[in-house]
Parts: sequence; C-alpha cells; structure tokens
Amino acid sequence: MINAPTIILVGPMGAGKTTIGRLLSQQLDREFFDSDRVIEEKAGADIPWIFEKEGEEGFRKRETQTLQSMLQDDQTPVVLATGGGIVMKEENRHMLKQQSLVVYLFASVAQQLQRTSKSNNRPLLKQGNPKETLNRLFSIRDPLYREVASVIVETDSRHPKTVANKVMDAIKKHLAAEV
Ligand SMILES: Nc1ncnc2c1ncn2[C@@H]1O[C@H](COP(=O)(O)OP(=O)(O)OP(=O)(O)O)[C@@H](O)[C@H]1O
Ligand SMILES: O=C(O)C1=C[C@@H](O)[C@@H](O)[C@H](O)C1
Ligand SMILES: [Mg+2]
Repeated sequence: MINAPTIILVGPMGAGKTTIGRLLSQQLDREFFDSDRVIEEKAGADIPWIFEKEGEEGFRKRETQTLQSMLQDDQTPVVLATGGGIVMKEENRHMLKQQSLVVYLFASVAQQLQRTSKSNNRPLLKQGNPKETLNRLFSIRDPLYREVASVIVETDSRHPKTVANKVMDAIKKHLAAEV
C-alpha cells in the first residue's frame, strides 16, 4: 500500500480517467469517485440533460461545487476521476493543486476520437465535427492539465491494465522524489 493523498485523474474525453480510476482504486483498496457521476447523482439527471437545460455554464457550476465538496479537509484519501473540462476554471485548478496528487492521462486526439466514438453521451461532441472539437479543446486544455499535474502518463495504444500499472509506478517515483 502507498501513503499517497487523494489521487485525481485529469485529461481529455477518452483518456480513460473513469476506466483507469476504477482499476487504481482496486489496486489501492480505496473508494472510487467520478465527478461526472457524482454530478448526475446530485442532479438526478444525466449530463446531456444538464447541458440541455442549464447549458455548459450550469454544468460547470455543478462541477465546481462537486469538486469543492469532494476535496474538503480531513477526508480519507480516495481515487477521483474528473470530467475532461475540470481544468477550465482557475478556481478548480487552484483546488486541484492543493493537497491532492494529480495525474494527467495523456491521449492523442486520434486516440481520443477512437475511444469516444463508442458512445453518444458527451454533449460537446454532438455539435460540429468531433475531430475539430477535440483538436480545439486539446490546444486549450493540454497546457492546463500540465499546469495541475504532478505526473503525466501516456495512454495511447496501451491496455487499461498497463496504463494503471504505469500510473502506479509514476506515483511511487513521484512520492520517493518528494522525501
Ligand atoms: N487504455 C485504453 N485502451 C483501450 N480502451 C480504453 C482505454 N482507456 C479507456 N478506454 C475505453 O475508452 C472509452 C472512454 O474511456 P473513459 O470513459 O474511461 O474515458 P474518460 O477519460 O473518463 O472520458 P470522459 O472525460 O468523457 O469522462 C471507454 O469505452 C473505455 O473502455
Ligand atoms: O471535456 C468536457 O468538457 C467534458 C467531459 C466529460 O467528462 C463531461 O464532464 C462533460 O461531457 C464535459
Ligand atoms: Mg469519465
């Protein structure tokens, strides 16, 4: 077992935050949360519905409130997967950089496109051309993921279990370098 604070996964849609987060929580014997799912549970509605009724702005407000409540002091360390846009607000980036260990799961746009094409529940990819949208979001967000992350792990062409093992190795290396 490792003595790490709450581990937060950031990265673009299709990077595998939800998939890898679940695997890590099993390896670390920690509880797993996904901010997208917590938002849906609190709202009693799914993300497409929230975007439709409240716009992206309404969703972002809920996202910040959820992050705040999940990162309260004195909480048992958990694994937290976030939504792809969590880094857009300065307020959120500030919270992410406080006590947690943030992991950026990197995926190329080609890989994001392949992985997100399997489902239809991401409102931002329903308007316009998904490849153009993912490219645009990547150029804005990649520097922001890097700003908050202590550790960056490549996910392209890697099996989820391999990615989870790489994340574990990178976290251990980071913690060892800290002392
Ligand atoms: N390393 C991987 N190799 C192959 N498929 C993967 C990998 N990681 C995730 N996937 C698949 O890609 C899809 C998207 O993964 P996931 O939902 O975990 O991404 P996410 O980063 O949580 O996206 P979002 O920001 O939209 O929540 C899923 O179908 C998942 O099974
Ligand atoms: O990249 C984004 O902005 C988003 C990613 C998803 O995880 C969800 O949080 C929502 O669909 C928005
Ligand atoms: Mg997810």
